[in-house]
Amino acid sequence: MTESPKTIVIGVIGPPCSGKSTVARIIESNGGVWIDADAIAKDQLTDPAVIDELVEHLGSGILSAEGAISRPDLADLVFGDDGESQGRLKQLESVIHPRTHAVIQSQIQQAAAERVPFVILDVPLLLESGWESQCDQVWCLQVSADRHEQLLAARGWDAAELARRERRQLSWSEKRRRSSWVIQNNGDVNDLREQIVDMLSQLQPESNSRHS
Ligand SMILES: CC(C)(COP(=O)(O)OP(=O)(O)OC[C@H]1O[C@@H](n2cnc3c(N)ncnc32)[C@H](O)[C@@H]1O)[C@@H](O)C(=O)NCCC(=O)NCCS
Ligand SMILES: Nc1ncnc2c1ncn2[C@@H]1O[C@H](COP(=O)(O)OP(=O)(O)OP(=O)(O)O)[C@@H](O)[C@H]1O
Repeated sequence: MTESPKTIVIGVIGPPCSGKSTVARIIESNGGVWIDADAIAKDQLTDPAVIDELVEHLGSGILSAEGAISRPDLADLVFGDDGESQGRLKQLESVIHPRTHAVIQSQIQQAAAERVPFVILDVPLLLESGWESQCDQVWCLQVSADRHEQLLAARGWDAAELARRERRQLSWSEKRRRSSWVIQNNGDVNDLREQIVDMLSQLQPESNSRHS
């Protein structure tokens, strides 16, 4: 019996709301395991120990009436353009990132042990947090300005909301420069799927035909 080929780890990057999760879902439906850092980080914010630690650093203003973390209030506190906001973001990251890192690492190990064909690392701060070294491929989403505006509007974000988060990330051009492939996402989801499935079949032909 021939052994399954080694798991290929694909990092997916790009600015907020450019299609990273959509790409991840497409790879998932082709036999990949999707590691969703935003969801893992979100989960951490419901842990009572994390809530206590954040309240200690950032004050009880981050809590809703029910005692849960208020994400919009926390976002306002950490994504401001002043030095204090930046310091608060560092504090938030110092609590969340080590925990998130451990979960991501264990999910990668589990997927590799199971020899799944692909792992998709959907980590918005992939380059900033040093995950690049664990990726066989890094793919960066590209969308036109008009298209991006439409996708953001559907999410209820304006240009200012995008800008305040992007300010705390590497620039889009740097993300593209450090990627092995730039995915054009200006068509519909079927166009996107065709590009991704074609790329997967080039990476691991036998695995892709097994799952399509
Ligand atoms: C501040 C929080 C509560 C705002 O929650 P909200 O629901 O508005 O956003 P969500 O978590 O869905 O993130 C949406 C996008 O914002 C951007 N973003 C989130 N955190 C950061 C950050 N630390 N630095 C830069 N951009 C960020 C990313 O592009 C992300 O995809 C939340 O983003 C958070 O807890 N951030 C810290 C954890 C973190 O760094 N997550 C990034 C992945 S590990
Ligand atoms: N080619 C496409 N056609 C139609 N809608 C799309 C396409 N690509 C993405 N979208 C939609 O745009 C929105 C943002 O996409 P997605 O959630 O995949 O982006 P993201 O980069 O993962 O965002 P974030 O990391 O900020 O959460 C979603 O509602 C998604 O359905």
